[in-house]
Amino acid sequence: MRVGLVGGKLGHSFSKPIHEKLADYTYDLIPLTEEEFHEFFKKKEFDAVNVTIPYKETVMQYCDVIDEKASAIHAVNTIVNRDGKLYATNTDFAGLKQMIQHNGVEICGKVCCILGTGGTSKTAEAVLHDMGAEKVYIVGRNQTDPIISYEDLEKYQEIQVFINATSVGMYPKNDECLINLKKFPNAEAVVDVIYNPMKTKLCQQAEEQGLRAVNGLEMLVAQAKYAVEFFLDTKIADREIDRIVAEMKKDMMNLVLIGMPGCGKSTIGKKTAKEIGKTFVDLDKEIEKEAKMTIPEIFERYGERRFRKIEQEVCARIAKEHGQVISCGGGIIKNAENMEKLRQNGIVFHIRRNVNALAVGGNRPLSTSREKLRQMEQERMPLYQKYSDIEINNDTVFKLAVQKVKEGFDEVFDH
Ligand SMILES: Nc1ncnc2c1ncn2[C@@H]1O[C@H](COP(=O)(O)OP(=O)(O)O)[C@@H](O)[C@H]1O
Ligand SMILES: O=C(O)C1=C[C@@H](OP(=O)(O)O)[C@@H](O)[C@H](O)C1
Ligand SMILES: [Mg+2]
Repeated sequence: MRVGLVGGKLGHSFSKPIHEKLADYTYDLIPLTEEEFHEFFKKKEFDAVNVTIPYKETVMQYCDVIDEKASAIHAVNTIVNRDGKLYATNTDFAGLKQMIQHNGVEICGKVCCILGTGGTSKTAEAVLHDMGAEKVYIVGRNQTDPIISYEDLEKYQEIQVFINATSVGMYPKNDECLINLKKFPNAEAVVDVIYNPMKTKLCQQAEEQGLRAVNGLEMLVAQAKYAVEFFLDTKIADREIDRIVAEMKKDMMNLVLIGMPGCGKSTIGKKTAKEIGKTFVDLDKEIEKEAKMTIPEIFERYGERRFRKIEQEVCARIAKEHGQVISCGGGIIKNAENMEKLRQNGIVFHIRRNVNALAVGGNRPLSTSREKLRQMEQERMPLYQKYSDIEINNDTVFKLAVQKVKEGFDEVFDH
């Protein structure tokens, strides 16, 4: 069976692992130029395909039968080839609706706002109306009635639910965000269709303010489940969506280790990565590679400020990637931005070891005496606590600490 995804740039698509967890076929990523795209649909040498940006509308001319769901939003994302005849539907609508409902975001009677005017925006508009929204505002860069502009948006204080249907905040520009939620006193929930990073800046903002925040991975998995049902003319239980979302998150999520210098982060990180099959990254080692000198040399020649700057750059680059165990340097928490970035794709573990057991001197320019370490612990402890999800004691043997890190990580996803 020849199945896959047709689109423009597909480099970072998660669809292959998702489909292969849902069904028995091999799912190919098929990036096509416009010319190749037309060739592909004239030849029809496939059994079933999904279609993504920028071809969801263009592909309609090749479809023989387009169902109501796809006609209503004028976009097709799922096609089956039966004896040379192409049958088309759209599963984005069902995927988004499923994600909103399953995460308890109230739409009925609410004033909603969609950021963006492209294909996903149209899908979101249809879903919100279907779910009984009181009012749906749409925001775009080019203001043409009824689209409102980003400049005017803050006048609409009554907005309760925001849906981001743009790609702003998506990998690799993880720190972009279109709105300041503080300006909307009635905001209750944010739904972001982006799934990479696992937590967008917009969702981080929402969480900080105690609002409900939902990122797009569940929509991606749900629309894939509905696509497989259409491809294979079968029914798959909804609980499969939860299972696959949890599996994907567990595969993609980073484990981030923070704590005092010498508390065991590098050793525990390396051992944990090996045991759970993730890539190990020691930020201090990355900094040394970047600077082409050792950490004591950086401090000696350029001082701590320069070190922190390189640390910040390296941290921003590594924090965007997935499936890693990242051991940080003890001072990573001195910069709030570092932690915000690491938290977009990571669960943060605070490794604790008695200050009297921490190494003094050696390759740690700031660990000059026991007294210095005690003072540093006093200053930093509130930050280690603020930025961590799970605390791990490392006062006995490494083996136990590694075990606790693994258990803590499992628990996040097994509930
Ligand atoms: N549980 C432990 N048992 C024995 N030695 C430990 C333990 N935890 C840390 N150490 C020692 O402390 C030092 C620092 O460990 P390291 O993994 O480099 O910490 P960090 O990366 O947090 O600075 C090493 O010499 C290591 O052997
Ligand atoms: O605590 C700190 O400020 C530092 C800790 C070190 O890493 P470890 O925590 O791995 O020793 C290293 O990044 C640098 O010497 C600064
Ligand atoms: Mg270390």
